[in-house]
Amino acid sequence: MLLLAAAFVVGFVLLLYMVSPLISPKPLKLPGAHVVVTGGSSGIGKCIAIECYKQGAFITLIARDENKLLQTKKEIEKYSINDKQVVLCISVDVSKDYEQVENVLKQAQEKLGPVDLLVNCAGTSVTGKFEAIEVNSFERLMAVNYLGSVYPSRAVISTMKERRMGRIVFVSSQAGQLGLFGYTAYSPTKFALRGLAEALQMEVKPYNIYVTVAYPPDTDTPGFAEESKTKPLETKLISETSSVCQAEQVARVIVKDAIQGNFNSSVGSDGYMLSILTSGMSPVTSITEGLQQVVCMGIFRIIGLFYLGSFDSIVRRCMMQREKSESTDKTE
Ligand SMILES: NC(=O)C1=CN([C@@H]2O[C@H](COP(=O)(O)OP(=O)(O)OC[C@H]3O[C@@H](n4cnc5c(N)ncnc54)[C@H](OP(=O)(O)O)[C@@H]3O)[C@@H](O)[C@H]2O)C=CC1
Ligand SMILES: CCCCCCCCCCCCCCCC(=O)[C@@H](N)CO
Repeated sequence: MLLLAAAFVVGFVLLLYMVSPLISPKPLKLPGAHVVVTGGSSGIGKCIAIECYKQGAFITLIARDENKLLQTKKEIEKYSINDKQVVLCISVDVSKDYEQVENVLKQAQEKLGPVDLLVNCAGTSVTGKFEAIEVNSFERLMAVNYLGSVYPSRAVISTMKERRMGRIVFVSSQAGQLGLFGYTAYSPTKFALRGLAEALQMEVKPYNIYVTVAYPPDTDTPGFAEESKTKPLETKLISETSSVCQAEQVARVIVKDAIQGNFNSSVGSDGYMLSILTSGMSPVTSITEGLQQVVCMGIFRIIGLFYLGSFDSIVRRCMMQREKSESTDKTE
């Protein structure tokens, strides 16, 4: 009887694997492909551009600061694998004016051909207590992190649909999977990308276009160094739960997942747990992934509750410490 049940389970899993090519896309071929990276002049975006260039892609870098763009172009060109490869730089603010973004992408496509892979990596962060964050920071972060990903994607999607191919990556964050102390302005912009990605993926899958959402942990970049200058102690202590990653490592994982057309892209063991735990109604790209979610979700929720308990106690400890030092200040 037991043997029969085991045989049944094994047969079922085998059957699932047989149909799995139906849901797994064909890998994207990077040699000769046109890859556009917004935020490509620094940090994670720069490393993504280098990773794609090393694999033979043509690159368009998008960011505002022209000097930084040119410097990065030179740095990337060191990794060329053939003499046809090109790195194109475009200086534009991805969050200001849709027409402008559409125009520059049209120019890039005239020069390097239709976009095969768009990586939306331009982004920025502001941390602090809710009441201490300037109201216009909430607006600015939503504009850069969210609309700054909508505009380039909206500008390339029609051509991708016509060609019946393409890949779009949204760089969210672990802070786009759970809300944490200090991230009231930042987290919602990263959660928003997930909603956009899910809706868009359902629309464009019949056109053989695949969407990836990446959820990196804290990563050693110029942007991270800037953020750390004003980060509340609570945010620092909570974030230390997971260690700081190198941008090269994060970029390698994102490029691999984009090539494979995986909807979800995470780094490290807590990244893995968070992605399973928050998989909700997001699409799966392989049977294995679906099975892992079904089997692990409950146990990861239990582990997650312990994490949440420790985060709450960090916040309470910091508050008590602050009140104590304020009252000693007064008595002095
Ligand atoms: N580092 C980290 O710990 C993590 C980062 N992330 C996300 O990854 C992405 C990259 O982060 P990171 O590498 O640290 O960032 P950096 O600050 O190092 O680089 C940001 C890049 O985006 C560009 N950029 C910023 N604003 C705009 C804009 N309005 N229009 C066009 N380009 C813009 C910058 O160039 P310029 O200023 O010249 O325009 C630069 O090239 C961000 O979306 C971030 O939220 C997610 C998780 C962790
Ligand atoms: C089973 C559940 C496991 C839970 C583990 C939770 C770990 C939480 C750590 C969160 C770190 C926040 C990263 C934000 C990075 C970011 O986007 C900014 N640095 C951008 O500059």
